[in-house]
Amino acid sequence: MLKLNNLRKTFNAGTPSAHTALDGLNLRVNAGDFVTIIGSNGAGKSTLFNAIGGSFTLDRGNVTLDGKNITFMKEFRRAAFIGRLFQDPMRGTAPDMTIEENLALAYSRRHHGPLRIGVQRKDAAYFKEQLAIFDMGLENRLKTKVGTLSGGQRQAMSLLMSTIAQPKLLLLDEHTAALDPAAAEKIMDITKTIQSRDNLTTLMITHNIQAALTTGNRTIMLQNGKVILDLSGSEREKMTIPQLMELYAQHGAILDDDRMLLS
Ligand SMILES: Nc1ncnc2c1ncn2[C@@H]1O[C@H](COP(=O)(O)OP(=O)(O)OP(=O)(O)O)[C@@H](O)[C@H]1O
Repeated sequence: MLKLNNLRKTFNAGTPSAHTALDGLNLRVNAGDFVTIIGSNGAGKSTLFNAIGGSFTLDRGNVTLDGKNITFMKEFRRAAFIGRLFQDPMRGTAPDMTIEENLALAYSRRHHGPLRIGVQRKDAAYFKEQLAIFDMGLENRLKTKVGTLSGGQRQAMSLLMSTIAQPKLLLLDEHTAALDPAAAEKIMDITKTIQSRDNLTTLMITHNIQAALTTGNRTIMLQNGKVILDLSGSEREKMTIPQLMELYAQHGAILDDDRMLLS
C-alpha cells in the first residue's frame, strides 16, 4: 500500500552543519495497518512524515502509495489523500472559521473538486453525527468559531478533518502529546475507533513505549534515519518495555528521552 524505497535526505548538504536525517530508509506498509513509530530525539521520525507528505524533495529514493509513485508530487496535492495531525492542536484548523465551515472545507477534498466552505444542510447533519462520536458537545456548536475551542476540542476537530474525506493514509505525529491526560486519552480512543471503522492505513509517532506496543498492529523503531526494528504478531505481543529498551541499546541508541520512560 505504502512503499518507501531507500529514502535519503541530508539537510544543509555541503556545509559544516550537514545532517543526514533519512539514510536509506525502507518500509512497506499494508492496507489497514496501524503502525506505531518510536525512536529517540532526532532519529528522523518527523522527517519521515515530511518525506511522505511531500514537505521537501528527497535526495534519493521513492515513495509509492496505492501503486502510484508520488515522489515528485507537490505537498498540497498529496494533502488531498494523506491526512496529517501534529502535536500542536492549533495546526490543522482555521481559527476564524466555524466548526461547520472547517469541516466543509475538509469534506470537499473528498470530491477532489474546489475547496468549499459553504455548508449544505445534508452535510451539516452528517458533521453533527460525526462530531457526536467525540462526546465533547461539539455537535451542538456547529456555528462556533474553532479559535474559541480548548486544545482537546481543537485536536478532535483536526482528527475529524483529517479523516472525514477518507484519506488513503493517516499520519499522526505525537498528536496527543500536548493535551492534558483526559483529553489525550479521549483523542487516542477516538483515533482507534475511526482507524478500525474505516480500516485506515495509519502511521503514528509516539514517545510512549507502552502505547507503541499496545496500539495498532505493528511497531517500528527508527535510529539514524533508518528502521532498526520492525515488530508485529506474536513477537510484538510478547515484547516488554525492558526488552525493547535492551534491543534499542544493542543498536547503540539510548532512550534518553524522559517522556519515553515516564509516560
Ligand atoms: N529542515 C531541517 N533543517 C535542518 N535539519 C533538520 C531539518 N529537519 C530535521 N532536521 C534534523 O534532522 C534530524 C531528524 O529530525 P526529526 O525531526 O525527524 O527527528 P525526530 O525523530 O522527529 O525527533 P523528535 O522526537 O525530537 O521530534 C535532527 O537532527 C534534526 O535536527
